[in-house]
Amino acid sequence: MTNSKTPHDLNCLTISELEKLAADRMDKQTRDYYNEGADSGSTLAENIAAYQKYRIRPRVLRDISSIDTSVNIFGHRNSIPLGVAPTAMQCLAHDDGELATARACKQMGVVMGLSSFSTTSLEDVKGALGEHPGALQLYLFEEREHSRKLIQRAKKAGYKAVMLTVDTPVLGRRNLEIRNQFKLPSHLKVANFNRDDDDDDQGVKIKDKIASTNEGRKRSSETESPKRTPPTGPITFHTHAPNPTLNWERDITWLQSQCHPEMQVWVKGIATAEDALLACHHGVDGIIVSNHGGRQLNGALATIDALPEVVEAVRSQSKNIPVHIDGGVRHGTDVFKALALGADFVWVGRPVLWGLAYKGQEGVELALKLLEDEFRLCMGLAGVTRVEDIGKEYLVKMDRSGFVSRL
Ligand SMILES: Cc1cc2nc3c(=O)[nH]c(=O)nc-3n(C[C@H](O)[C@H](O)[C@H](O)COP(=O)(O)O)c2cc1C
Ligand SMILES: CC(C)CC(=O)C(=O)O
Repeated sequence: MTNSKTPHDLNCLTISELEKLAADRMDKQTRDYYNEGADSGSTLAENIAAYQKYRIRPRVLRDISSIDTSVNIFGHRNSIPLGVAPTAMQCLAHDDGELATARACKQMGVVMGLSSFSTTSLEDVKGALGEHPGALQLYLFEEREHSRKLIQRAKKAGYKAVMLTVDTPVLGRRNLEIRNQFKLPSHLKVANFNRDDDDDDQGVKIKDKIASTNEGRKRSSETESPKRTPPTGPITFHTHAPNPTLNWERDITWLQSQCHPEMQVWVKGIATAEDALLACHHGVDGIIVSNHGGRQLNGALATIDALPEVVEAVRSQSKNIPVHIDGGVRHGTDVFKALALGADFVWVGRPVLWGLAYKGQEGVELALKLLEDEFRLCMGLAGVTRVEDIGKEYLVKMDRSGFVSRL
């Protein structure tokens, strides 16, 4: 039941072994930045642990000799219902950074999410992906011009979608990052921003345009009620990624006007039925149930526990949009459980970073291969041959006292 895309690595047969192998290959600052969650890390831990509440009800004697694990996403066939979640600054893990991830995604037939705070430009990453699909994660900046330009570049490069991250109105408190005084080493840069040659469609330098917009803001603030001043200066993730002004009415409509029809607009970071309904109401193309890998609001529900209410809300609408999930997926059985609870697709973050730190492109392929093999095995042992047949009849939920209930 294995395929021949990548050889097995006998030192590393699980994602948990990969995590340990990667830990030895990263410096402390990088390891802490990649691995930690916000505050005490309880949501990070629960994202993983919550999968244990669900157990699989296998069916037998079903001829599983031919299993198809593939699904459609962004008009392409993906080898498994799993993609690489956008994670920032991948050159911290390996010199080839996002290029290695892109090559591995292409090799494994898996869609790639690229962080807008990547250490490789979005054009170079798309070059490595070729015709293979990619989605650009977006932090919508208060200073809209930067975002507008980035969206135009993504469109031109051929990205299929933007994923607007909506769970970062402010950045979560990450104590190790604070203690380590995290900063990007001087040989690396956030490659999509702070480029001297950035200009707009009329050839006006963006930095000049922003300066004049900010001048305008200062002047109007003398006569109007006090307003926030958007961050100025070089774009860094601490200053620019969080945007406390983001809101449904103004920002989603604006983003759709910039992206459609060439690129879809998804929202990443939905955790409630109420927001899922608002997302449907505002016509987004898809939802990712996410708590940012436990890095934002500590104490938030594990994503697999938030998923059912989001799915129910979305399915109650006349237009059925896809619901994806990320956070804590470490096994093929986790992918199966998320799908059984109604997700259409899952994304993984840290396991890919661990693969990258372990062996660059080969390590990312290994991470994806382990998850693919485990998922295929799980489908076979559960008696399912097509992804669309995975439903809640294959799961039971166990409470703390061990009481088992059907879903
Ligand atoms: C080191 C790191 C950097 C991340 N950077 C981004 C980012 O730039 N944009 C974003 O929307 N999410 C970012 N995320 C969150 C991931 O997209 C994803 O939601 C999360 O990693 C999923 O959880 P998992 O790591 O348990 O799979 C980051 C996560 C990690 C661990
Ligand atoms: C704020 C980002 C640039 C990175 C991020 O989302 C993260 O570190 O979780």
